[in-house]
Amino acid sequence: MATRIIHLPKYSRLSCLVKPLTISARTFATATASTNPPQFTTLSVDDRTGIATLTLNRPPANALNALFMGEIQRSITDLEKENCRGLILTSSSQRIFSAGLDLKECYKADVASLEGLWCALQNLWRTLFSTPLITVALINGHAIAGGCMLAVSSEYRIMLPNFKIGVNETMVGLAVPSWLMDTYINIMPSRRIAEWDLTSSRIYSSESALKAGLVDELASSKEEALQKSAAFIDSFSKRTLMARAITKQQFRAEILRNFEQNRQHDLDIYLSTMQKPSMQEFLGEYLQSLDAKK
Ligand SMILES: CC/C=C\C/C=C\CCCC/C=C/C(=O)SCCNC(=O)CCNC(=O)[C@H](O)C(C)(C)COP(=O)(O)OP(=O)(O)OC[C@H]1O[C@@H](n2cnc3c(N)ncnc32)[C@H](O)[C@@H]1OP(=O)(O)O
Repeated sequence: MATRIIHLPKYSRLSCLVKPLTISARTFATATASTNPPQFTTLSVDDRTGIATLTLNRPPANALNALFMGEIQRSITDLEKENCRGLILTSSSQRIFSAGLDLKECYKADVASLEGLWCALQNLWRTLFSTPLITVALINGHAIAGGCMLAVSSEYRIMLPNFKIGVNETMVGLAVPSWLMDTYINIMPSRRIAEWDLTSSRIYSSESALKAGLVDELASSKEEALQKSAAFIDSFSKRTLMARAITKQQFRAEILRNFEQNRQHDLDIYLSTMQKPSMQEFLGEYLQSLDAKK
């Protein structure tokens, strides 16, 4: 798929003006550092409004592998440099926004591949969570685990009806990483409900997610959701963009600092968990259960 970036001289470059957060000295490995053209995403920018739409397109489930996550991350950093104002993240599928990490790539994988996958997930989360762009997740399908992570890292969530959303890690005997926990708490109206959800692997329907405050609005069609997404981005005037971006950054700075301090530990936990024979056995059974639905 071709990427189309249109230059938007009307808007000031937020990335130049917002002071970058300190990044730890160590460069974390990623298998995604590539200049290849995008394979799994399409990016369009409306030069009239300054709004970009990044569409996830890795059938069948938009499962997140290292290459795909690298593409999403690079698109966001490119948009920051291209004088863009807001970003809508959505899916080309009519059923699945994202099913989270590509579990097929976690199964019987070597350590280097597991490390590449996890570092790509960390890098993508960090970029999306900290971007000065105004971010909206247009959730037009199921958003599970890493898929929900993309939604809660954005600033605003608009969901279509009759889908599922949530973080299901503890169900499979895994702890939710602290950065994902903090991101979830950051958007939920109550810390108590957030704790309850994440400890019990609660998966919401679109309708119950709206009631709980996990999503902000429902829309009956993708077209309506696009209109609502643009309205959210437009609700911030051009004049206030810089102050807005700095305020957003201040709100998120502590979570980002904690992440940087724990980044290696977080990776170590993932690697040791995924290499346990019991975890691999479970993953094999879990993947079979997905196939058995057919
Ligand atoms: C198990 C957890 C392992 C490690 C986590 C480690 C640490 C926690 C850190 C937290 C960070 C994030 C972690 C993750 O994201 S783990 C991923 C967890 N995701 C899931 O459990 C979702 C599983 N999928 C589903 O529940 C359903 O597929 C879904 C999304 C509700 C859609 O349902 P449906 O419309 O009926 O579609 P199918 O189930 O038929 O799926 C279509 C197609 O997609 C394949 N698929 C689905 N999910 C994944 C996946 N996560 N990875 C790879 N492939 C996936 C499925 O097998 C089908 O493929 P096919 O070729 O058979 O068509």
